Amino acid sequence: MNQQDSFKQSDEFKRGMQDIIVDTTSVSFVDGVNGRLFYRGINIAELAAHATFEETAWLLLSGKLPTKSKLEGFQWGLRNMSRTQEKVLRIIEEMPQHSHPLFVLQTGLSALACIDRSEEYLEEDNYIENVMRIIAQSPVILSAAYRHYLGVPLLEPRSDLSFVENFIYMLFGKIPTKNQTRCMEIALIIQMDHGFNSSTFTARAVASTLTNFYSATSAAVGALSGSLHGGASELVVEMLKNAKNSNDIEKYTRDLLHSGAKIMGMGHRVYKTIDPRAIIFRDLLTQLTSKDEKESDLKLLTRIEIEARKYFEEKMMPVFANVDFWSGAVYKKLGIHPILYPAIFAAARMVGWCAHILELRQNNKLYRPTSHYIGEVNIPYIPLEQR
Ligand SMILES: CC(=O)SCCNC(=O)CCNC(=O)[C@H](O)C(C)(C)COP(=O)(O)OP(=O)(O)OC[C@H]1O[C@@H](n2cnc3c(N)ncnc32)[C@H](O)[C@@H]1OP(=O)(O)O
Ligand SMILES: O=C([O-])CC(=O)C(=O)O
Repeated sequence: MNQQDSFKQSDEFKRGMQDIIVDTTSVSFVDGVNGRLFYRGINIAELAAHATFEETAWLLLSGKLPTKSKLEGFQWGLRNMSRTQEKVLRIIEEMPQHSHPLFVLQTGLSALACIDRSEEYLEEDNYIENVMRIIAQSPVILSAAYRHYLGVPLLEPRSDLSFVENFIYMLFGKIPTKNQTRCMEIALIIQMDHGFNSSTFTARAVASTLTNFYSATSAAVGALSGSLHGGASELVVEMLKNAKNSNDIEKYTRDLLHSGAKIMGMGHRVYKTIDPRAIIFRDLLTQLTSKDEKESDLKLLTRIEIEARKYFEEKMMPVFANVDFWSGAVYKKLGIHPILYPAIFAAARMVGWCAHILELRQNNKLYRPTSHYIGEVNIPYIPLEQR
C-alpha cells in the first residue's frame, strides 16, 4: 500500500486550511454569518463614522482606543518616523520604471531591515518603535514607487500634515481637500485588519520563526498582491471597462460566469453574506457620484452585482460582493490610478499585520503545519547514465 492509499483510508484534511483554527486572536473578529467586522470589539461601521486613521491604528496595535496624550504621542512618532530614507529612495530609483508599487514596497521593507541595526529588532522595548517605523515608512515607499512609475520627482512628507493627508500629498503633490482626506481615511480604516486572511496568516507564520518585523511584513505584502486577495480591486475596474465596451452588461456578466471565470470582487472564504466593508465602500461611491451621471460606475457595478447574484442564487451559492468590489470605483472617483489600489490596501493592512505580529510575540509558537505525503517511498537512485 503506498502513502496515498493509506491517507485515503484513514485521514481527513482541509485543503486551503478552510475552517482550520491555527491560533487565537483578539485583534479582530470577522462575523461571516451576520456580515460584521469588529476591531478589538468595536464595529468597523462605528470606526468608519467617527475615528481617525491614527486612533484606529492605535486601537488595533494596543487593544484600546488611545487617550488624548497617547494619540498625540503616536501621531508625533509616526510623523517622526516618516522621514525619507535616502538609501531606500536610491534603490527605488534604480528599479525598472514600471515596477509595481507592491513589489517595490517588499524591496523597500527588506532594504529597511538591512539599514536598521539588526540587534534593535530583538529588543522587547523596541517593538512599538519598529512597528511605527514600518507603518510610517510604507506610504513613503509606496508614493515614491508610484512617482518613479510616473517618472516624476519623489516628494518628502510634510511635518504639518496628518498621516492620511501626507499619503495623498506624497502621491499627487497636492494637499487634499477635507472630503478627499476623509474618503481615503475611511478606506484605510476599513481595510486595516481582517482576522486570519492569507496575508495576515503569512505575516504571523513568518514572524513565528522570530525573524524581524520587516521580513514578516514584506512576506505579507507578497501574499496580498495575488488576484485572489488584495489584487482583485484592480481587476474589478478592468472587468468594468470590458463590461462597458460589450454594450450589454447583463449578457457580459452571464457569459463570464457561464465560461467558468470568476467575477472579481465577489465571493469570500468567511462571509456568506455581503461584506460589511463593501457596504461602506458602496455608500462612499454613492456620495461621490452625481445623480445626473448617466453611465456611472455605481450604476454599472450595481447591474453586474444584481446579474451575478441572480446566477449565484439559482445555484444556491453564497457568493456576495466583497471589499474589493466597490473600492476601485471609489478610488477612481478620487482620481487614483488602478496600480495604486492594492498599494492603498497594503498601507492600511500594514497596521493589522503589525498588530498580529505584536500579539504573537506575547506568546510565540512556531507555525509549522503538517501535510499528507502522497508520493512514494524507497525509490532507488538511478545513476544519470542509466536514466
Ligand atoms: C481582500 C480579499 O482578499 S477579498 C477576496 C478578493 N478576491 C476576489 O474577489 C477574487 C474572486 N473571488 C474568489 O476567487 C473566491 O471567492 C475567494 C478566493 C475570495 C474565496 O475562495 P474560496 O473560499 O476558496 O472559495 P472558492 O473559490 O472555492 O469558491 C466556492 C465556489 O464558489 C464559486 N465562486 C466563488 N467566488 C466566485 C466568483 N467571484 N465568481 C464566480 N464564482 C465564484 C467557486 O467557483 C466555487 O464554485 P464550485 O464549488 O462550483 O467550484
Ligand atoms: O479575510 C479574507 O480572507 C480576505 C479579506 O477579506 C481581507 O483580507 O480583507
